[in-house]
Amino acid sequence: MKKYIKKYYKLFLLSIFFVTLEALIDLIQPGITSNIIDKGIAQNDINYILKEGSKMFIITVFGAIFALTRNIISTNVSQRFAYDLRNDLFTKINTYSFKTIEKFNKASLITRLTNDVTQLQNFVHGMMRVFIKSPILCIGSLIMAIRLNLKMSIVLVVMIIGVFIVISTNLKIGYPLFKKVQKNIDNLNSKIREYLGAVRVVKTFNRYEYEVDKFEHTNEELYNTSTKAMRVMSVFSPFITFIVNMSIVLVLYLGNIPTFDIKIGVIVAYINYMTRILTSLIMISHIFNVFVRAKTSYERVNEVLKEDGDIKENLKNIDRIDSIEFEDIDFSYNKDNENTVLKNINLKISKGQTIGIIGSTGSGKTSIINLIPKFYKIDRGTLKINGIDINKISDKSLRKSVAIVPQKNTLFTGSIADNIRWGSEKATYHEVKQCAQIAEAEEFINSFRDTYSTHIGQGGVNVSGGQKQRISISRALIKRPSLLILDDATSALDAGTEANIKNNLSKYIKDLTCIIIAQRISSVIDCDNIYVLEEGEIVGQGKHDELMKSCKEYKDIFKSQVNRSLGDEE
Ligand SMILES: Nc1ncnc2c1ncn2[C@@H]1O[C@H](COP(=O)(O)OP(=O)(O)OP(=O)(O)O)[C@@H](O)[C@H]1O
Repeated sequence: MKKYIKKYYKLFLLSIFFVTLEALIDLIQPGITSNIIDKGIAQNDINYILKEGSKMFIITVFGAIFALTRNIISTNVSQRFAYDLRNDLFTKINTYSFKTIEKFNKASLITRLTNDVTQLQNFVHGMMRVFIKSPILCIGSLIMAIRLNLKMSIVLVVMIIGVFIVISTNLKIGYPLFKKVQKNIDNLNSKIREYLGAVRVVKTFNRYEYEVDKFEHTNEELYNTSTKAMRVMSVFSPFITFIVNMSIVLVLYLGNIPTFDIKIGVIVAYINYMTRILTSLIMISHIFNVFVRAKTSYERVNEVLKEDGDIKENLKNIDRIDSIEFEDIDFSYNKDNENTVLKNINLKISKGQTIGIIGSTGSGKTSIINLIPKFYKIDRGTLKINGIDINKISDKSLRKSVAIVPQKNTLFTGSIADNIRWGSEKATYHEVKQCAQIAEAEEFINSFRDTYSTHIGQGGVNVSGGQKQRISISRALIKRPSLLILDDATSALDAGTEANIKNNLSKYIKDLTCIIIAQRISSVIDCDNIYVLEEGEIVGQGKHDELMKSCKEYKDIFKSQVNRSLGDEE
């Protein structure tokens, strides 16, 4: 936050300067009223009334000018502050590892970037308006009232103590409640995100009502906590009004007692000051409400800003990935969790090789390849790229050299050409076409009326699973990576198309190293080396023929797939 203070403190102070002038003008007015009553009206001095009246008018005009100037500055500063903060948070989130994003939860990050920033923006705006004006007005009115009549000040002291107790209780009760409200907003966002992401599944399973119920439940929780918080907070304002009104009654009563010797104009001014104290105290209690929310938001935003990013300085850049070496690697997603996903992994891949990784579902295949672009940190062991410890290589250069076609591929809204070019903005139309040819995508793209300009709906809704996979492969190829990772990326393709793609690949990129993760043995059968994974451990490695002799698990997978295909034929 220091950064923003440094950037905006001059404008902030200027706004405070104008708001102080505004408050001073408010403070002068009851004094003038008192003089008009006691000196002008009481003595029937019309000149005095006109003179003081004009003074009051000029002061009011100046007050309006100060208020307008302050308003322009405060709106400008708070908007710019929120703009900067949102940008900084987004940039920071971009540096996060997957693990950190998972730790925060995506929905919570969205709430922090939107709702929490708005709370802080409201607070900053308020600071430059009422937050400073109210205390000045409150203390100033107090001083002016004491100056008018010292004896009656005892009423003010009692009033201030009472109000202070109410405000501090308000703060104590409100803070945990607003924290809960923010958490419930996170949950609601999370539910919406999940629903929208799985809308097809929900509709296929006819689980619409179940999802609506789930949403209603979360929505109700938010409703309940917000209402409770608002209700609790709203109890305090009438209390403050009550205390101040009782004090005004007391002033009127004391004004009637001869020993206090108070003129009517002074009583009017005194009550005027007390009303100002009342308004400013109500504003102060409102400030505390905003402060309580802003404090929660500040902590949540700060957590995001303080979290260590992934990008480290002074790391080595590499031009390409030639060799990969896993040495005794252990890995788990959650450090507190005993569940080690990868155990003692030793694996070696040389330049230009095609490596297969096969194993049952959940055996850790994706987890292995997630370590290569440094998506997650390794718990134990060393991962070397070109003989250099991966921790000493810059993320950017590493990720530039590798292209991954993930199991769950994502297409963006836009044309097919845009989607392929997403892998390399500067790619020419010819390159886009060439990559589509290699990925065996050109035929189906040409069958569309608009060919490469065909519009893809959000998430690739209007293309089939196999077409989506081939567009994703084209997108990866256009990067011209030195390492290509296909994570179950051809599962929706027939064996012939898959074989053609593999043939085309080696012609397109010289010395391309390729890792193929697959469930089907036919996808990895020709690989230079195949690793067999079982419950996070490598239980066999070698070429297909070697594994058929040496690895029971591989043989079992082979047999089950052969039996299945024979069964299919029958
Ligand atoms: N982001 C994550 N957070 C926590 N655990 C995870 C995460 N991703 C995977 N896991 C766990 O790690 C283990 C290995 O998962 P992984 O995705 O690597 O398996 P896989 O062999 O690729 O499976 P599949 O063939 O089904 O894709 C599983 O037990 C899974 O539950």
